Amino acid sequence: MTAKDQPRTSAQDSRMAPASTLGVLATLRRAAQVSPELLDGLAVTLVLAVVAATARVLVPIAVQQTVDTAILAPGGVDVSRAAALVGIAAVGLAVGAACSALVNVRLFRSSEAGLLTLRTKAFRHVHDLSVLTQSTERRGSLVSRVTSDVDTISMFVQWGGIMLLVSALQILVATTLMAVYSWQLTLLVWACFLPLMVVLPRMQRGVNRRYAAVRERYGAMLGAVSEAVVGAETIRAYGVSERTQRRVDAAVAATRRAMVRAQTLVAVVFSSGVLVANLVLAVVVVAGTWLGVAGELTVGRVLAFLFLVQLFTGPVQMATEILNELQNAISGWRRVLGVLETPVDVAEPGEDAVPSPRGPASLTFADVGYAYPDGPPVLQDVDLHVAAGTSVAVVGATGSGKTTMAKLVARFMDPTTGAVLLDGTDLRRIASHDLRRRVVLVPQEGFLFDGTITENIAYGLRDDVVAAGPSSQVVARVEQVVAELGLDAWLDELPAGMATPVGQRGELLSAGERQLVALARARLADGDLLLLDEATSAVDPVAEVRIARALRELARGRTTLTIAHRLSTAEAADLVVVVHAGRVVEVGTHADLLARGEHYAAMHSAWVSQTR
Ligand SMILES: Nc1ncnc2c1ncn2[C@@H]1O[C@H](COP(=O)(O)OP(=O)(O)OP(=O)(O)O)[C@@H](O)[C@H]1O
Repeated sequence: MTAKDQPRTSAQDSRMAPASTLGVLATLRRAAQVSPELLDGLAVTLVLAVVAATARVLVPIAVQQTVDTAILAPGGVDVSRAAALVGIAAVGLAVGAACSALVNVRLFRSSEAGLLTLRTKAFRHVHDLSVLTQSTERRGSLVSRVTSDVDTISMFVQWGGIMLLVSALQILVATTLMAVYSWQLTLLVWACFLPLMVVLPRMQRGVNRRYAAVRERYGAMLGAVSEAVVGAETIRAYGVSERTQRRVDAAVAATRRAMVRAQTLVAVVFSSGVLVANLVLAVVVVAGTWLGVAGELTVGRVLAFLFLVQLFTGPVQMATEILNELQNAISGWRRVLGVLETPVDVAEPGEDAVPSPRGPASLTFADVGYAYPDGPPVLQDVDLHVAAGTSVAVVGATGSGKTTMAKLVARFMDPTTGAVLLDGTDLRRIASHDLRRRVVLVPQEGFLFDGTITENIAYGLRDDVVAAGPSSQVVARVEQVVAELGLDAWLDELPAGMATPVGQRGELLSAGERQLVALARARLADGDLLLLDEATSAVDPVAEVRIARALRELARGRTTLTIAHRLSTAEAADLVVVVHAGRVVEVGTHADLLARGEHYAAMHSAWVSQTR
């Protein structure tokens, strides 16, 4: 996604208040900006909803008219008038029902379209966030924002939003008609409901707080469960199943507690509504009969009033539920909008972009310093120039900053000070699609997707290349790189060759085989600068030979920066860079550095004494 495509909610627009601080209306307004489809055809839907609500009022009017002017007509029962009135009411109800159905269909369409946009935008944005932001933010929480939070919104937009308006309208129409029939009874109804209307908003705020807690616990639970599933092997290997189970249990129990607290209050609110509604009905029956006997109210009006009370109490009760859903939706929206406005910290260059044509790549670290957010500096004053075509091995103790250097070159994040340059151009000025084409990173454990070996290698091709050609071309290119890296023999040994499924995360393959797939994928990506994080996992000698040959083939003619965990890699490199506590302390050939007798020489002799 380019900077231009960013949703307007991005926090790069500093004039905008963060979503978490927005009021209800402002949140709804911003939500409508992000998913304008929600408003599609809303005017027509509203008109239909008004027609449906008004049609419902026809019933009490018809009842009153039928009883007072047809059944109790002064000259005896007027059957034809009664039939006509019933007919009118029936037509009104049919029209109302048809309008209701249309309202539902229309709302469903527009809300699904709006939610699709919201989900897509949120998902894309999660992808645009730097690797750093993604690991800091709990991944489970990000997942729940794109899934369950959007679901809470859908409950409201598919039904609640319009029902809130229709309910308000129904209360208004019912009150007006009740007042026309009997102002005394109308006052009584309102007198019963007013206390509820005062108390409800307070209870509602309590419900909101409790639901906010539910959402939070739910996100934490997803995080705990997915961590336990992803880390299942480690958990089993270390025999810490019980400890992990306890953590998951605690997260599940916390979610249950929060849910029960929220639902208890909802039940209290709902029951109060039912109680008051029944109370009102009883009061109307008693007072209506009394007024009727006193001759102040006709039988038809008392009956109509009972219907109207139903029309009144229904929406009042429903409004509580809908307000509840509204609050859920608002907190869901705030969280999803919050994702959308998390700034993309590795920004696209936009108009300042400098083209980075393919060709031999040179790499420069110019006075680079880096600190992870809220952390101490992990790289300081790094100056390094790697000429095009050179193979560089970066060595150093664990935690010295080697991987951080590679991440800066892949532009997973930008340096805190100084600049990293590709062919003399600051990476910040190279568009990400250019950079991805030129710089290819092979991590220690490349991520394999659930699919065949061919499919996994084909991830090395850019989307536009895959989309442009037929799949037979993609397969042909995959087969070609496999042959170039000398992997045919390995694939012949596999049960289904290239079509062998790798399983989730590649778990059906051995560690060495996963590396081979990752190398073939990198070869297909065909970058100019290769960043290799050398795998530390031990593999069998045959695989070792295959990997070494594939690596040699892969690196041929390219600039390579290898985070070397084996000093044999450093021996074979053109240039060795020694990193110590975040600083580059030595640069030279293996022979030079050995002769110098300092850091590298010490590491080397320690390594030799251990391995030879
Ligand atoms: N995502 C992160 N957030 C905060 N600190 C980090 C993060 N990644 C690494 N660090 C810290 O930065 C320092 C350098 O880490 P780095 O991964 O670059 O070291 P390394 O030399 O590659 O180590 P190794 O050889 O063990 O892979 C370490 O102190 C590490 O704790």
